[in-house]
Amino acid sequence: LKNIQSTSSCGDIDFDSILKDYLKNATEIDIFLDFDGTLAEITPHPNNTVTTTSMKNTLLELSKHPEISTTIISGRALSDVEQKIQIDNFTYSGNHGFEILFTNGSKYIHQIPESLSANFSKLLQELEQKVEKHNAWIENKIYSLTFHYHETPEHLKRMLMEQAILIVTKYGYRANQAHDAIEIKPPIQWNKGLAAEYILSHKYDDLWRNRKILSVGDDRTDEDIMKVIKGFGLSFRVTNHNDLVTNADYKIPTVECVQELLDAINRHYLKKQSKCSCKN
Ligand SMILES: O=P(O)(O)OC[C@H]1O[C@H](O[C@H]2O[C@H](CO)[C@@H](O)[C@H](O)[C@H]2O)[C@H](O)[C@@H](O)[C@@H]1O
Repeated sequence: LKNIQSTSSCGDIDFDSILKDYLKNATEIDIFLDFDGTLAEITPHPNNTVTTTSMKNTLLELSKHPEISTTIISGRALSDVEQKIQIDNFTYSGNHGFEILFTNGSKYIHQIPESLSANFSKLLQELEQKVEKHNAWIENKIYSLTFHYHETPEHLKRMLMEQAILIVTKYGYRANQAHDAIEIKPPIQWNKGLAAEYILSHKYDDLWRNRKILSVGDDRTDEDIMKVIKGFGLSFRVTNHNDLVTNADYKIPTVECVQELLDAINRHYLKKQSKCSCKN
């Protein structure tokens, strides 16, 4: 495993040669991209998150190559992440994989048992009553919740976070640490990794394991995809922490580096295209 410990820039990672090597005998690729912290910088409030114009153009270019199938897979609600990207030809998955929208318009919703969904509104209500204070708030995504305390005074964060976790576990839900937030999910065996497997088998049946698959993400929920493709896929974890343990093949430090990687993919396919048209 070539786990490059990158420093402050991505200059020492040669995306072109990594891709040339990985794609040497392949024509097609499936790409899974996380949204927050991967395609867009983390901001104090999720409503203020935007992809830069140049990132948007890079994504648009990706969408034009028929050999590339791209999925945006996010913890946000499906409608939210779709609205943030707004590019046709992409598969979108929201709520950490609980919602999937395929390019042909068909939708998959991973079922949550009645006994758990009955607790959801009680959990939401208690969180709203007890921890929505000091600028902390709950994002209701219908299938999961996020407790945000990015804008809470530093000295109150821990107390509020611990209180929220107690409430979440009381109702039998799972609480996972995120960027100044707690991701709250039903305790069922479903995650971005299983959703990625579902998407790939939906498209290619069992043949998906022979395909070239690339994933990029910045947090623990993205590691589930990296685990699934470990050994035959190509994955990149966006992180500044050199000592972070990851399933990814490479660590890259910034959203700008993600764009460099995606630009390199576009270059790779443009080159292939021009070689083909020269031959014809
Ligand atoms: O899977 P992702 O696309 O990375 O989504 C994860 C969560 O992203 C959002 O929250 C995070 O980003 C916000 C905007 O930068 C930031 O304010 C917050 O602190 C982060 O936790 C989103 O609001 C969540 O619903 C997603 O689950």
